[in-house]
Amino acid sequence: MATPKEEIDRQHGEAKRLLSTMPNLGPPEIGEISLSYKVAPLESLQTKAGAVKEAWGNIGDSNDDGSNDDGGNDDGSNDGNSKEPLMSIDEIPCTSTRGIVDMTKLKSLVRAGHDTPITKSPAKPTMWDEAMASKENVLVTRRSHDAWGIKKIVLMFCDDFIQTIYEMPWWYDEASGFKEAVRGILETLGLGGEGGEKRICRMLLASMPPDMTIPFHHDTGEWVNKTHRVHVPVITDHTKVLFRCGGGSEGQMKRVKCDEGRVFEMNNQAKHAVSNHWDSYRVHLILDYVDEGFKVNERVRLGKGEELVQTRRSIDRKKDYGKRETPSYLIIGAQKAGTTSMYEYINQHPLSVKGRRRETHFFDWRWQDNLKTKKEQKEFYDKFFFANELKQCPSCLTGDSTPSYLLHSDIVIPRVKDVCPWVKLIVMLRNPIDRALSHYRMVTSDDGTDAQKKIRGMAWRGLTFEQVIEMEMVEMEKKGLMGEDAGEQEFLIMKMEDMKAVGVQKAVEKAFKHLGLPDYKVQDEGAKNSRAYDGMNEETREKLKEFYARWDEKLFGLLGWAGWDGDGISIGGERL
Ligand SMILES: Nc1ncnc2c1ncn2[C@@H]1O[C@H](COP(=O)(O)OS(=O)(=O)O)[C@@H](OP(=O)(O)O)[C@H]1O
Repeated sequence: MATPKEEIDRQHGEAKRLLSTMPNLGPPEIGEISLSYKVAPLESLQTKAGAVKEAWGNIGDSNDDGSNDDGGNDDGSNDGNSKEPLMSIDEIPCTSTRGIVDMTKLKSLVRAGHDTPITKSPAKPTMWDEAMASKENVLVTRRSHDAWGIKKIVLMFCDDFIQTIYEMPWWYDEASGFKEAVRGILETLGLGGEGGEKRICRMLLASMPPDMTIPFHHDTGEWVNKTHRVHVPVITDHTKVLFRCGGGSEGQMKRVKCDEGRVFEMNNQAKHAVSNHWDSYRVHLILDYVDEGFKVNERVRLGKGEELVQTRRSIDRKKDYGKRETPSYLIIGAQKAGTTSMYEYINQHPLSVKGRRRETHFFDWRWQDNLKTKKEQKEFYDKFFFANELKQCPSCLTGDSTPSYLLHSDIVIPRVKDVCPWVKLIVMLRNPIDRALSHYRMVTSDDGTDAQKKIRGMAWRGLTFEQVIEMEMVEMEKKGLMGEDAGEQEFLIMKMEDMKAVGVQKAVEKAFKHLGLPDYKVQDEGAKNSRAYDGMNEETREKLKEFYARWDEKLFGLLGWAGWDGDGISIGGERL
């Protein structure tokens, strides 16, 4: 199998060949490419005609009035009969010429230094030099990409979720000349004036070295299907630079004529690649903008000399390093109430990072009495997380999920308040009758390692469920089932039954909101840590029902719940 370098060399050679054989045409002028064509990477749809239909629905076949006659059901649903897809991959619009604009001003603004090899210090610093950008503008670094030697001048940038749009001094300070130089481009795109400019979330100039290929790929990240991607060749030779875009595989890409001043939009969910066989650096302006009405949380003007650091998942201001403490959240229980699932679901979010271990038990059986100060305790606790790495990614969070904390909440909560008062708590609850059986089945099960069995406890092994509950009811009666008010700590309390009733996605969205994470669609909704086992007899169920009744009543009164059935009613009576 070819190494990545060999594969890039292959594509570079192939591109050179295609430069003389592939038609070099400007994309059709079909106007703005609707974001509805960007619902998924084209690659993921190309093998399944049905999936194309599902994703693109009736877009390609709608009548002028927006209705369609495809024989779909009246309620808009589709009965899944084997109808042909309404659009094939080739028909999905991937490139569009939006206009041709004079590049004279922009070209003269950025020409100086665009073609100085990155390894050489320029005779006179220019806007392409990091030294100049880090003094006069904002340096945006992405370690993995910067190694390719592509130079950039960044005017606007945003995070992957388009929560914050950063404006750079060379953009908002009109004296830099950029606003004036790109005016024609923005007007062509319908982005002129203040309202239009506010829809732009990324704008940069990129200078690509000669004899280089960016292999075919599609863009990924939450921003992709929320934005229109525009390229404008500024300094180039369209006969020597091969830019291809379209479809879901290498062979489906079509050549885009990249002549200077052609403002073209591309569907960056489609495969695209570029090879520079020119003997000079190639400069493109690259711009992403959102549809009208898209809500952005904030636009922030960054000061001269600031630095933005980008990783695959995050974008952070260097001056915010260390701003977020670890961990940000604790899932404190209850045992067997879906805590593993909740932890795994949260960690599917691109801005969430798993700890070194899921159940730290730091606040219960790993508690270190010998550590006398909060600082010492925190330093010890941080060893369970990627605390140092996360200092440089304050937009990302991490957490601890130790379900036994709830059982020992009288000891745990004061410790939590002392060591990390900022953490947000998540409590998963479950009908105590079903929870009890699940717990019993786990403890008495033969699966797992010896160490796991030891941690689960040996006391119930060899006893029937009925014998165990008799013992436990006496204990619970003595201890009581509800602890003290935890005071100011921020709680999210959910019942596991809701994950079934309203669906995992809705339940997890509640957790994302609680943690201040932007919405995200979880990819894997499967139940974790589940076990198949026989149920309990009716008599035992009735006995437990009676035992728990007064505690249930107290809990429901406190949380505004009607019962244990999944009804989607969250704490305070709010519906999920
Ligand atoms: N999404 C979803 N829907 C329904 N049920 C779910 C879901 N996720 C987890 N579960 C059930 O939760 C039980 C495991 O809970 P925990 O992970 O908290 O267990 S543990 O305390 O960490 O051992 C375990 O219950 P049992 O199978 O009855 O043992 C899981 O099946």
